[in-house]
Amino acid sequence: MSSSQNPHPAISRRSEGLKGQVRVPGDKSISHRALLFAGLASGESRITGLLEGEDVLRTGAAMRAMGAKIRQDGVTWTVQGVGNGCLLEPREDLDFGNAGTGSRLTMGLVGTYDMKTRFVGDASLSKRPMARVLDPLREMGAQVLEAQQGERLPITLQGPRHGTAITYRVPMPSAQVKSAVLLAGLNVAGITTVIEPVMTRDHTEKMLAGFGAAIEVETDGNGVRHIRLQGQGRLVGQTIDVPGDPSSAAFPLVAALITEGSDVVIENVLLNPTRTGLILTLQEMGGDIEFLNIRSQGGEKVADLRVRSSSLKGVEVPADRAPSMIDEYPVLAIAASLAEGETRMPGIGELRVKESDRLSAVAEGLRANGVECTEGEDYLVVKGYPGGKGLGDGTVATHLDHRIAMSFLVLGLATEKPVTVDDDGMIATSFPEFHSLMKSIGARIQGKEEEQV
Ligand SMILES: O=C(O)C1=C[C@@H](OP(=O)(O)O)[C@@H](O)[C@H](O)C1
Ligand SMILES: C=C(OP(=O)(O)O)C(=O)O
Repeated sequence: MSSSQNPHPAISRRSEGLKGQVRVPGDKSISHRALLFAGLASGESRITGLLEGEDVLRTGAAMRAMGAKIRQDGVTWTVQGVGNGCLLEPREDLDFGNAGTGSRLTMGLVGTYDMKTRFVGDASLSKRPMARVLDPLREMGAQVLEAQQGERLPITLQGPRHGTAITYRVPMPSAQVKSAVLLAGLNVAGITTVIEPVMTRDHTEKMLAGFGAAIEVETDGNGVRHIRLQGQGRLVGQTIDVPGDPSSAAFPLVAALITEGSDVVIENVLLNPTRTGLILTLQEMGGDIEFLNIRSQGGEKVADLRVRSSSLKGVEVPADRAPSMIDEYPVLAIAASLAEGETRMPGIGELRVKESDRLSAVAEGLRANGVECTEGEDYLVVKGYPGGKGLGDGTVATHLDHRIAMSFLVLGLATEKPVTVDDDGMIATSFPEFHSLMKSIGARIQGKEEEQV
């Protein structure tokens, strides 16, 4: 297991002509939900394309601890669910490691069960705010028996005997909060309503409907979504083929755009419109991204992306696009560093409560490598250096954050001097194949200890 106690630095060097056809691992958001919903449903589910990253495996372990039978047979994961309403009290703490999604969705899932559940995580997860989930769960009847200062992990929840269905307006754009309330609603009588003023990724709504939940979504005249879920319904096991993760595809995608002479195809990428903000932004910057073989897979649009190196120009990213690319800002900042002119990214305060304070981590990493930028409370402005001249030679503090590590390893492919990250261990939480995939297209990225003098 990766941890800051045993950091593993890595270095990337200027590369040329990334070439090849690659497949990124399964979508992390869909993979968590696949294990959660399959573990809860009655009967058997079969999942292929599951992301076998640490975050998702911890969700699997939590569902096992609550009674689901989960087995891996080659590329297929088979899950025997417990049946809605029938989760068992776990005997041990549920350890979610680095995973915000796994921990927050599971808190929702168990929050209306008359049982005690203790949540723990690593140093990064233990700093992240959990009040956003605990507040609505308290309204539904959950008691918080233990929480650290500022409502942080470790947290012990005790659910009510009979929980209450609520109407909850999500105060910040967060698919995790929306999902936690809906999952809590699965185990209470009546209709739980989530009001979502700003649309976020809709995997929970879509997948719950696929598992047979009575859920409907209405968008009012102001674009506000009203999601209504009938509690205590039956969920039935499904077959799920998880498409490739656009948030992982972002790394070879930006790498190919900024590395001269590149031509890379990234296969099977999820193109759900709540996830495509980065691709749209890169296209606006002049990125040559072609959609090949557009098709539908399990109700989601997917395509292969052909990406060729491009001369990028700075843009202003509309603030209301943030939810559709929230995890992609660190790697967008890398593309911006190689673009002509400035790139402005307003409305990104949520980046401060991810695996690290990503706004600061990105700004510090850029400055350490010679890129000028301005960090505001909820915005970032990055100056571009086409050709990467004079950039690099810095070491980036990754703060237990996989996306910071991967983003800066991509930067080093196009800077004059190498870029070092202090620890690449956390990459395994979301993208265990990152190093081998990047090497296969010709990226000069390696662990510091493998470095040849
Ligand atoms: O619901 C999800 O699967 C996710 C929602 C987002 O978090 P927030 O809900 O905190 O924005 C995102 O950053 C995370 O990687 C995955
Ligand atoms: C924010 C992320 O994940 P999580 O919230 O699940 O830790 C991410 O993967 O970038």
